[in-house]
Amino acid sequence: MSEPALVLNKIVVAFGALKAVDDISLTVKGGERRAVIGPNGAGKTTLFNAITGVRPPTSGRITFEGKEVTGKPAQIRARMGMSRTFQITNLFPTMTVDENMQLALRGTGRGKFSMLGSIRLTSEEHDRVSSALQMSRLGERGAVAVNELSYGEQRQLEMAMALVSNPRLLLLDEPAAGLSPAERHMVADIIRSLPHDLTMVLIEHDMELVLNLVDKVTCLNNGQMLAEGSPEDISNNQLVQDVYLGKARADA
Ligand SMILES: Nc1ncnc2c1ncn2[C@@H]1O[C@H](COP(=O)(O)OP(=O)(O)OP(=O)(O)O)[C@@H](O)[C@H]1O
Repeated sequence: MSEPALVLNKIVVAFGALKAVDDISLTVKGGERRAVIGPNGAGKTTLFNAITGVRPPTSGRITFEGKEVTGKPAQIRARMGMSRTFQITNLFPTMTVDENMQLALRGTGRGKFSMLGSIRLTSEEHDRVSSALQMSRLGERGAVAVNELSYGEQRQLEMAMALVSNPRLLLLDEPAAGLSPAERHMVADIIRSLPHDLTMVLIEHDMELVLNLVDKVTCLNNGQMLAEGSPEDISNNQLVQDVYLGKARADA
């Protein structure tokens, strides 16, 4: 598995005079797990939005499995095999886990997204839902209403909803944000046990969390690439330590 899954070539995202993402190029190989880290305001979310199609870049080129996706809307990217975590605000709180999964499946699949009537799943779709729930450790929670899940379980459900389309590239946006230490541990465990041929790009604020989870780390600062390398290289990198320590001092 060495063919590039995702290539970003000179990506710039500007808001007026501010370049939130400033000339970022990176290549993620098939099956690789990549973390994009950086302090507040580094440009992580903006880069994530460019990759997922929420906000196309001002300039630069994005290719997925050799096909250009730069200006393509998020739904087209999803059909091509890219999937992202939905925010909790996209969950339907009074519906069950299973019902939310069915809507996610129909939202990303070829069938029409429909709130009318019950959704009858094919046996293949049923298997996909149960496999995504198992992978996200929610296998026993299908009949529970979302508003009865813990916050951590809701984050797990976001992940299950992103997995149900059988993606080849999974994009995770701060999957452990706001979680307790035990819940973070669980999310890290889930990510670690996802299939190894699934390419993953994980945007994360917390450097510690990603270091044991990924093959390679890209560190952004002020929209620019500060460093790229193995988790070990990154944790020993003086520039990276300086921006994180500098941020910690500024917050103190
Ligand atoms: N819609 C927008 N309009 C104007 N400026 C924006 C917009 N979105 C982000 N920015 C600015 O772009 C820069 C990068 O923001 P971004 O949210 O991508 O950083 P981040 O690394 O995700 O930070 P955090 O860890 O705090 O989420 C910041 O200076 C931010 O204020």
